[in-house]
Amino acid sequence: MATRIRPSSKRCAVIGGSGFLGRHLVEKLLGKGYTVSVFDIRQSYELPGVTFHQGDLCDKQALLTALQGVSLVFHCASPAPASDDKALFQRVNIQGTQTVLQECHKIYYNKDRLNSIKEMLLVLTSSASVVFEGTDIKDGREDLPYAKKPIDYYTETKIEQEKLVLKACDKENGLLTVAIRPHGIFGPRDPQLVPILVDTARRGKMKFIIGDGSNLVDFTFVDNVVHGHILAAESLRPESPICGKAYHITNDEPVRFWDFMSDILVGLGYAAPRYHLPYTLVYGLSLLLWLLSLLLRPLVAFKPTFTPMRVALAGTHHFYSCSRAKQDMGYKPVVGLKDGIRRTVESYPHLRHGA
Ligand SMILES: NC(=O)c1ccc[n+]([C@@H]2O[C@H](COP(=O)([O-])OP(=O)(O)OC[C@H]3O[C@@H](n4cnc5c(N)ncnc54)[C@H](O)[C@@H]3O)[C@@H](O)[C@H]2O)c1
Ligand SMILES: CC(C)CCC[C@@H](C)[C@H]1CC[C@H]2C3=C(CC[C@]12C)[C@@]1(C)CC[C@H](O)[C@@](C)(C(=O)O)[C@@H]1CC3
Repeated sequence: MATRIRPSSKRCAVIGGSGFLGRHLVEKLLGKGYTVSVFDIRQSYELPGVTFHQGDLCDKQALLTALQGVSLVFHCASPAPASDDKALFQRVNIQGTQTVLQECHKIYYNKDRLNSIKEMLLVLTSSASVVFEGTDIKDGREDLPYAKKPIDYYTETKIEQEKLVLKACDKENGLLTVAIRPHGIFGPRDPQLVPILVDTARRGKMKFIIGDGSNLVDFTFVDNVVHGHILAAESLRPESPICGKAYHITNDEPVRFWDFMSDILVGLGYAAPRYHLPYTLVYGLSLLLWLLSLLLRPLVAFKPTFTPMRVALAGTHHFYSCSRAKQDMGYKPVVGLKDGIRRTVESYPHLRHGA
């Protein structure tokens, strides 16, 4: 049987702590004097002050062991959005999140209440994409309705996940929850945005701008997302207005999608895209390719670069207001966009042109 550990307000768990955001969060928490229990299906690093628990979110016993002695849980595990595996998204994002909620309750209601926990706090990493349907969003607030036609399985299950977590917030029964909705996270060690962009450029496919290039988008430096999560955790009290609510966390500096891409590409020594293609044409083609990849899946496996989701993200406005986070938890970005881009570019010497 697992040994019981007395809870401390400076002890917390990060589910998905081996990932891009998770690891940045863990490092910041350590710097703030927390000890951290990481729960993840893989272990990607070692750090003093961190205990690793390798396991699947849906494994109740493994999760319960990792959460022992903890009264603050960050849940930022998810399959990669690029995977098109509906069953995997449902299992991890929905079933896995139900397991997290059940285990949080279990710890709170521990029979002998040895833990004497006042409240269990759960901070979920959701996504601003829960309201995105592929059409323009300008200065979107948290009261926008969830997407009725989510653009992919990732978004569909992130919506269900967020609903589950916010609904579970129950002050009487000691479970306090909040959801952070970041958008377009970038920074050192990001496995998606910069690597996919560079790969596309190396294959000669980053010559074109989809649409007229004027669409404004939020890209959020990872330190700001971490800051938003920690502020939320430290503001989460029964009397706080943030209980059971969702919060956009962005850089608060919407930028032209294609200017941001060009800054990263040029910073790494690649040419910026120059030629324009009509948005509807590229979106239509991406839909056709996606359908084709589904039909041919039993025979050949191919993954189109320009998926309908990526094309929609590249050709529409999608930026969000974070005034609710400013008002309720005093949020303010800690790293500006220009500085974030510079730090990101410097962190990828191996992806430079010619490297
Ligand atoms: N990257 C972005 O731009 C972005 C934007 C908005 C929201 N988010 C959200 O932020 C969170 C973190 O994303 P990230 O970019 O760091 O992704 P990531 O892939 O780097 O990290 C996710 C982690 O979850 C772990 N994981 C996956 N399935 C698991 C399972 N069954 N059990 C235990 N662990 C599991 C993975 O091993 C990985 O370490 C996710 O919830 C994602 O939806 C990301
Ligand atoms: C057209 C080109 C091939 C574009 C290449 C860059 C592309 C890989 C990124 C640009 C916007 C990024 C993004 C996500 C993944 C990587 C991009 C498509 C995102 C889908 C990852 C999951 C998040 O939750 C997200 C939906 C969000 O809300 O932040 C991301 C949106 C932006």
